Amino acid sequence: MNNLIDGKAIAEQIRQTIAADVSALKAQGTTPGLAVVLVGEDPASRVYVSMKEKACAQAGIFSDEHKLSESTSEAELLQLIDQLNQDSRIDGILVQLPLPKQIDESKVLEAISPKKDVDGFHPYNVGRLATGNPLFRPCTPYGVMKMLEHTGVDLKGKEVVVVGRSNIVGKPVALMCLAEHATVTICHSRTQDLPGHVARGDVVIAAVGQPEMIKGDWIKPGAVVIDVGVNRVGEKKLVGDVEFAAAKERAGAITPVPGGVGPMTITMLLYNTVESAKRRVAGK
Ligand SMILES: Nc1nc2c(c(=O)[nH]1)N[C@@H](CN(C=O)c1ccc(C(=O)N[C@@H](CCC(=O)O)C(=O)O)cc1)CN2
Repeated sequence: MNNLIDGKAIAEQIRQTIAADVSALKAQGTTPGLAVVLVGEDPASRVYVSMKEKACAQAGIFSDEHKLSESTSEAELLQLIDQLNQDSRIDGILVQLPLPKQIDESKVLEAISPKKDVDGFHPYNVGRLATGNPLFRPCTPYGVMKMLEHTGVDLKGKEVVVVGRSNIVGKPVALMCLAEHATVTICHSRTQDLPGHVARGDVVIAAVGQPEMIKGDWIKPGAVVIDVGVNRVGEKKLVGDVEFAAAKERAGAITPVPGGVGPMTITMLLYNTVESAKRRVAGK
């Protein structure tokens, strides 16, 4: 049964539109610019940042890379952000998370101009999303919504069960599903009867960061399963938060890991950067 949702293919389709938008902006004399800031040596973060740089190059977006040492102080990072906020070549600023422990993440995210906050993590953008008037939507949840749209899933009146309540994925994806008129349940580590909640989901969105924690036999037959987890098991293997092989037998449609939500995250970052550049051109 081919019930796989191919994130790579959907991402590629959207990236072609983005590249066309970039060409049109360049023809008007504007090159979209993204500043990518990495602090420290976290191996996964280094991989994600180099993927972002490569994706920018392929789309024709100017990427301004800042790789800072593990011992960078909060004041130094805030000073760089201030400089990037004022740099007219830069439409988007991305600070790769997590940050080293001497740096207060909230202070850093709040220092980014909301107009350049292509990650959508600034409280201003969180508030705009919560009040139904988004400026920038966080990339992973936005990617999840685009995948559902491309798969033809209409969320109106559906039971959506989100497992995970992070600021990066769980909470924003729940708000986005609510905006599409779904009935949304957010589950977390203290939820009682998690299997019972998951079993009610017409759509299950897993974002807990625990390898294969959501068992295949919890899934309602025919449900759509979106697995946001990217968990490294052993040296090379990547698995999601859902027990994939068993869940695939019951799901109507399911995302793989890798090749599911992951490629959409970077695609939506490019998308947000280009939207920001369009606003710059329009003087907004
Ligand atoms: N400032 C941010 N930091 C982090 C974010 C974010 O959106 N903004 N999200 C994650 C990591 N992340 C992007 O930064 C990210 C995670 C996964 C992928 C991806 O394409 N995964 C592939 C597998 C890649 C691999 O081999 O490791 C897949 O799932 O197919 C892209 C981006 C935390 N930090």
